[in-house]
Amino acid sequence: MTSSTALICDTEAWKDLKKHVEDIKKTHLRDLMNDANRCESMMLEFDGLLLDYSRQRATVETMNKLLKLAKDAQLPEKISRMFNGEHINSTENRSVLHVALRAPKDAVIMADGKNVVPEVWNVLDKIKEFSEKIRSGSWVGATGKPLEDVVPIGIGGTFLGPLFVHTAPQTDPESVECAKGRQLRFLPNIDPVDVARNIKGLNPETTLVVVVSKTFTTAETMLNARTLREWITAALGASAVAKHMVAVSTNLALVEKFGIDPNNAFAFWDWVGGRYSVCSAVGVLPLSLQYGFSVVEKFLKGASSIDQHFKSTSLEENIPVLLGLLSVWNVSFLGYPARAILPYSQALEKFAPHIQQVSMESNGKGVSIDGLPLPFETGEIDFGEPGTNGQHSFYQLIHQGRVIPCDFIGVVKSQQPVYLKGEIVSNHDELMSNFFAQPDALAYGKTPEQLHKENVSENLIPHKTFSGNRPSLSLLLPELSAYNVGQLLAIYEHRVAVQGFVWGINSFDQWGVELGKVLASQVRKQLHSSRTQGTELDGFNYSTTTLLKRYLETSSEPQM
Ligand SMILES: O=P(O)(O)OC[C@H]1O[C@](O)(CO)[C@@H](O)[C@@H]1O
Repeated sequence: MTSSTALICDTEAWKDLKKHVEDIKKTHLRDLMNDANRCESMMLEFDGLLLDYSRQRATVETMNKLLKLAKDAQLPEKISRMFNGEHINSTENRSVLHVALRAPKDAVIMADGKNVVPEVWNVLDKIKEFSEKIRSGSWVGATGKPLEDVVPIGIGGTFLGPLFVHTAPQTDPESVECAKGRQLRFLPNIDPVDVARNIKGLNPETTLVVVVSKTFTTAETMLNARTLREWITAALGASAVAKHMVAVSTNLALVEKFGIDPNNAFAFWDWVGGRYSVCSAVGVLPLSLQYGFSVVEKFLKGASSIDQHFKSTSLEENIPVLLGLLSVWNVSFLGYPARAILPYSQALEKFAPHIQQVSMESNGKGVSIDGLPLPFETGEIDFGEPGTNGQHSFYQLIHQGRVIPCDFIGVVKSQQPVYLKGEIVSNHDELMSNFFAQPDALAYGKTPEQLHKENVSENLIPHKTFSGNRPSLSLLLPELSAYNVGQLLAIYEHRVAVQGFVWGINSFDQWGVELGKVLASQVRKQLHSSRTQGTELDGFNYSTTTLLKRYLETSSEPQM
């Protein structure tokens, strides 16, 4: 058991795991995988999902030691404190209650002495009503036309989560029907190219802009909001803002100051982190406008199902807990800092970019939650691409170069089945053949002895040898419905929290993004004064000065 200020690496459980690494180094997955009892004990089902973590470089003993580490880290207590609304985001003095966003209407989740679920559902009901007005055409634009196209403006978690959840149903037959005749285009980047790409072919008369920002101060989002306000007012007049712009924010004062009617603003709360906000109006509003609230409600229910599992299931049967502990094992003990997220579904192509932010902005920290410097690395370097695309991109490295633990995510039922006459398998079976084969290729590898038996020429044997022993896990979803997408989201959100709880860091603040913003504002001031008053460059090092000089001398940006 650790005191509140001790570091997890000072615990007996941590030291025991460090010693245990030597035991694991003597094993190879090609042997571990032959132990059916071990493999059976490392497979888990819940609510239609099947998790297989038997290809992790771990034994039953490893798992027991990791569970001991979890207890020493007070993991059960920290999970409870999160669900109980305690201010576990201590540096910002906030609760962490994204689970409340998808709680059933009759649930009770307290924050600062108040049940927050009623206000969550007030917003959800408002979104339902508003999205029905827009989709039915009873709310029309300034020229009386229905608003068929929606442009949410937002960046970071305000963008990546909604984009992931928007991408998955685009090929789901039920959702496709619901979205007929509508477009949803996310605008995150301040790069004017992103604006051009996202308004291309859109008509201000039939477009609704949703300004999404928790703080309503993020520079990129607010300049993009002013850019699209200009796009709308130039075409339709200043009064058109009231019909063509709405907002999602915690900062309703700034929403009103921007010129959006607070009645057309959808609130969320300080106890929702940006990267955990997709189940708030941040994601629910744009997605309900595109697919209808009933589809989005299924997504919320899927997430809520995992929340209950996470909250109430014993650690050894708890999917997010096991995934989080295995991540800590790979990063802190086996020395594998990266992780590849490999969904064998093109509909999940935006899942890895979302989890990259959730994971790396949450756990890329250098001090403990109490501010103590950490003598060990935290956080994972997450990346990923759908299979089979990744196999033609970076799989060479993961098979024969660095060891990168992989998450393989597969779907049993394709959203879009194709089976050509004469083909030996359907297209989905072809995809899934790789989903099932790649983990074993990584685990077993191929030895020189095997290559000799295959009469591979001597000079090629070193090049065709696969060391194997490369860990992965496989998660098999029954299908990719809105409900399953919600399950997947919540599993990975809670997995990230488990890692942070064990490492003893604050996974819910993000002070690391501030310094770059401060320096950028200094450059912004310099660019402004150089362009408007010809001010000499001052206050930058030689390199930045040289770069800025070249930029200013050759730039075609308009001179004010
Ligand atoms: O929603 P806001 O306040 O505009 O913040 C946008 C994004 O910027 C961050 O605060 C930092 O990247 C993210 O956590 C957040 O999702």
